[in-house]
Amino acid sequence: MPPISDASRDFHDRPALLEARGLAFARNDEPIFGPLDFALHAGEVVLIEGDNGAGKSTLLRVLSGLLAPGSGEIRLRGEPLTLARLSPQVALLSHQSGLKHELTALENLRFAAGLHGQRKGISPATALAGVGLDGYGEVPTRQLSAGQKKRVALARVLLAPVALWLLDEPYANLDLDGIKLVNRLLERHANGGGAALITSHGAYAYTSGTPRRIPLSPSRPPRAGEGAPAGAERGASARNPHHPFGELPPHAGEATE
Ligand SMILES: Nc1ncnc2c1ncn2[C@@H]1O[C@H](COP(=O)(O)OP(=O)(O)OP(=O)(O)O)[C@@H](O)[C@H]1O
Repeated sequence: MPPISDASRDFHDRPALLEARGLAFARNDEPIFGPLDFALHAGEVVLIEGDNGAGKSTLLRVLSGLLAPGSGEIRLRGEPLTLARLSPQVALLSHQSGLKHELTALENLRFAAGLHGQRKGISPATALAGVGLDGYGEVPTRQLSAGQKKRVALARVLLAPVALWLLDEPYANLDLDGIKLVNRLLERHANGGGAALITSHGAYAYTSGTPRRIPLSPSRPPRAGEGAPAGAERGASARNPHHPFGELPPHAGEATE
């Protein structure tokens, strides 16, 4: 299989779908990442690389509008964007599935489509079939395995009417067929003019050649006495107060598990 990022060639004459300029994030004055400068063009899949704790998830949370950057600028299609405008235009797959476990798989997708709309030509049912879960629509999400939940979360990304995918460890919990499925979805999305930033600790490199990479340096552990006040969520002061869903990114639903 050719590198997924090859699909970017035809789209490089267009403005970058996403651009970060001097983008940096810190907690309690401790740098987590940056300053970073990079561009993501339509048609590209780019791998964010770094050891555990390097700041990959944090970067995706900043780019999704869940956290406000400490400094720097994010541009979408060449336009400087406020976080309030950026967040509804990206689909974030995070470590938490964001699924409501009391709802069935289909109900979760219908709920997401009702909130955010759905991509033309795709429905909750076809999105579910597209991730290999045909026949699981009426199963309560709590009864699904970890890999099946990951597939439902991927179906929600598939359904979202957005060009920009931010996928944090999209291969985690997936079997080999699931890993190939993610690569097929990424390839199709990129070939259709979308783009994706992904993190992965291995499966991507194993299955997909050599994508362009954004390296993040490891951060150091907090010193004794550092950190958030007792009872407070660390980093909470950096949350985006303008986010339409408060702490929830539109396609992640981080707090629903
Ligand atoms: N809610 C939080 N409050 C305070 N510090 C945090 C919080 N979440 C993450 N961190 C710290 O921020 C740094 C970056 O974490 P992050 O989750 O972005 O790393 P990562 O590169 O995604 O790691 P991994 O590969 O393990 O998933 C780490 O040092 C971590 O301890």
